[in-house]
Amino acid sequence: MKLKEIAIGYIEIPLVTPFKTALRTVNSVNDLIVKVTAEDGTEGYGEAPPTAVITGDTKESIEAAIRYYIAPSITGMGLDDLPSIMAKMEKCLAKNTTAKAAVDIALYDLYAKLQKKPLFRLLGEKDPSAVKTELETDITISVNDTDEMVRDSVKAVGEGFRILKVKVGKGGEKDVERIREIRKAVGKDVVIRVDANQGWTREEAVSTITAMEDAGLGIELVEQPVSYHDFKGMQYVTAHVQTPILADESVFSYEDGVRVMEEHGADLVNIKLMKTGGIHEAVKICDAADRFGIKCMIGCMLESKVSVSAGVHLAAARSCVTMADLDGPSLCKVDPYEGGPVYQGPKILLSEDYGIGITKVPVKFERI
Ligand SMILES: C[C@H](N)C(=O)N[C@H](CCC(=O)O)C(=O)O
Ligand SMILES: [Mg+2]
Repeated sequence: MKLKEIAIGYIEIPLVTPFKTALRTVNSVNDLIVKVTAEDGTEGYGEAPPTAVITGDTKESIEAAIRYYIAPSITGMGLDDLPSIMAKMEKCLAKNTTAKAAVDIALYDLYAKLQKKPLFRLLGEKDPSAVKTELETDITISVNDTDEMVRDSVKAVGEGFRILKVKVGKGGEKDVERIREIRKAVGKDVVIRVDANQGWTREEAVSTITAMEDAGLGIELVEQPVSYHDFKGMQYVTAHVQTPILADESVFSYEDGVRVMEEHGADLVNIKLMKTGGIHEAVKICDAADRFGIKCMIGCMLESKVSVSAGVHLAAARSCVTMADLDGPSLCKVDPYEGGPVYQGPKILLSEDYGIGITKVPVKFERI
């Protein structure tokens, strides 16, 4: 069975509240959607969020990468040999991980549908006993004034969330105050993970995290304390604090992941499909994590349910994935799609529907 055609379209979904990190503020999801179609008419879907400040990928660059490089390279290839398609896509242009991820996800969705299997069963075939059918996601608390962050945290806990991913990286001392007040308001049983999105220097990171430790704030982990290219800084922070450090922006590829694991650039790794260029490379990082005995998070950018569903399937399939930051759909005001994993507050329930499970995507597609 051959890949007959690739089509693209756009979706815009407003957010419940503005999403604010040390790197950016966004009010809506504005993503490109990819549809791939097999010769027999079976379709697969993928999604590409333009997260220029992290991946370097813009709406324009994603569309150009798919239209002028990826689609002409892979259309017409045999769908029974996914690794060959992925190798061709990898070779047709460097970087552009978001465009590659959207096409990779759509192809895995299509492939699993043709195999008549849910994607998580397919990805979990090496160790079916480790496969999960339910996950728990955290929810992001945007970085704002302390009072607003406390209100957002209390609201999230009231909605049933038990794990908060609190955005910081906007002034070390202020960040300690933010976490202190949130901890006071939500009590000791709520898990608090902190994401600095590269907002600290290495010295600031160590003094800020140490102050949180000394104040007994019970932080589960700190994500990406320093700049993505400051590998020595990541090693320094990891070596000088007790709290586990999670590498996010420092790990895009398999090679990045192995370097962090081998050279102790962090204790944990956040795998995101938009950084790896899709599932095929993410699986390799999971294999490395199994070898090194490192635990991973599957995270997402600010994305909606198409691509986040692919992250859910991967998280469900692999035992090294013990943490899910897959809250994109929870941050959106509406769910415009039909099908896919079911979100019930923090719970994500997988079904036996084929592929990633998305059945309806309300987008006007243009065949390219
Ligand atoms: C949405 C998710 N919870 C998240 O916080 N992801 C960010 C990057 C998101 C973005 O800027 O689109 C992260 O983990 O750094
Ligand atoms: Mg992060």
